[in-house]
Amino acid sequence: MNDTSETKKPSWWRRLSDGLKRTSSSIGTALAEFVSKRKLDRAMLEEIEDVLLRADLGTDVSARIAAAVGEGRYDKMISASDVKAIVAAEVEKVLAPVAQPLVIDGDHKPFVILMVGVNGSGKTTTIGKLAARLSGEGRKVMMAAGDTFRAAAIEQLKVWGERTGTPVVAGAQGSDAASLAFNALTQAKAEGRDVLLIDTAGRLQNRAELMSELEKVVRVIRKVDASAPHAVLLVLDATVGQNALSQVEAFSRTAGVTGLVMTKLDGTARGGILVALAEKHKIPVHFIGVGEGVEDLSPFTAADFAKAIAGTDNAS
Ligand SMILES: Nc1nc2c(ncn2[C@@H]2O[C@H](COP(=O)(O)OP(=O)(O)OP(=O)(O)O)[C@@H](O)[C@H]2O)c(=O)[nH]1
Repeated sequence: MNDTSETKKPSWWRRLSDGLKRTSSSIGTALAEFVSKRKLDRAMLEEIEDVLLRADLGTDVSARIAAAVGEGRYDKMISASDVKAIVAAEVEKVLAPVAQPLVIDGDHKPFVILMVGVNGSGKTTTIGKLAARLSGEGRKVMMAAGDTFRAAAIEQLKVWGERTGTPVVAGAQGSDAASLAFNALTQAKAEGRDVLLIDTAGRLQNRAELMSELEKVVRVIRKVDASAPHAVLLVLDATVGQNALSQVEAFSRTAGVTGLVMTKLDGTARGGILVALAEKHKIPVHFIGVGEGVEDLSPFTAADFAKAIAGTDNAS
């Protein structure tokens, strides 16, 4: 009869809230040190703002939340859970416009997804997780090991291919990424694949070279399908903090990013970076990674993320 017991809660909520625990508990612990110990005043609002800044929510959002907490509450006692509820509500407002599912329309066969991002962002792992998700939805998926620079990336993708039963088009290390993408798209088309996921190199050492390689990949796949790529997903590692903002700028300029995936939110106490990013760039966020397992890539939803980061319980 106990439908609301912990065990009955959806496991995705558990994964999300566990994944964001480092951020939510650092906010919660910091708030508990001063909130509810005295009446609310300007100094307390500044302290609240600082706590949020330390979680990387960004100056604008942090100031807005502090102002919302202050509204009508001066000289009154306030609890940490009151503050958390306001954090969740304000964060949800920022995230709601960017929380958009990745729509794979049937008009393109295959629907070509170019995956971009710097080395180590979790790009290859995310492609594997996406392949698992999309084929689990009944789509015929193919992957292209377009990070031809690193043998390990090619091998890693092949492992994901075996794990998910998805064919991987790969060349030798050092082979031309654009021609590999061309071949993969030609093959995916011939085989009637629904989705082609293309991995790309992410060397940051030479940004100009990296960006021109990306442009070349796009140019070449357009020879097979003039409308491709149909999505360009930028994979961002949450643990790099503010650096994520400049990565969005760089990749948006050259690769025409259409959506974001943020990984490793479980590895940082500063998961608020996603909120700062939503506020600043307003690019759709499709998925978030909260762990290394295949099921740890979840579609991004504003209300759940907001509650998980604020450390309030999930009412649903
Ligand atoms: N904790 C955690 N680890 C993750 C997540 N996503 C990816 N990783 C790990 O991050 C590491 C780097 O991931 P890769 O997929 O190799 O990164 P990449 O961007 O493809 O890097 P290169 O292959 O070097 O280009 C791996 O050990 C992954 O298991 C996540 O959401 N949470």
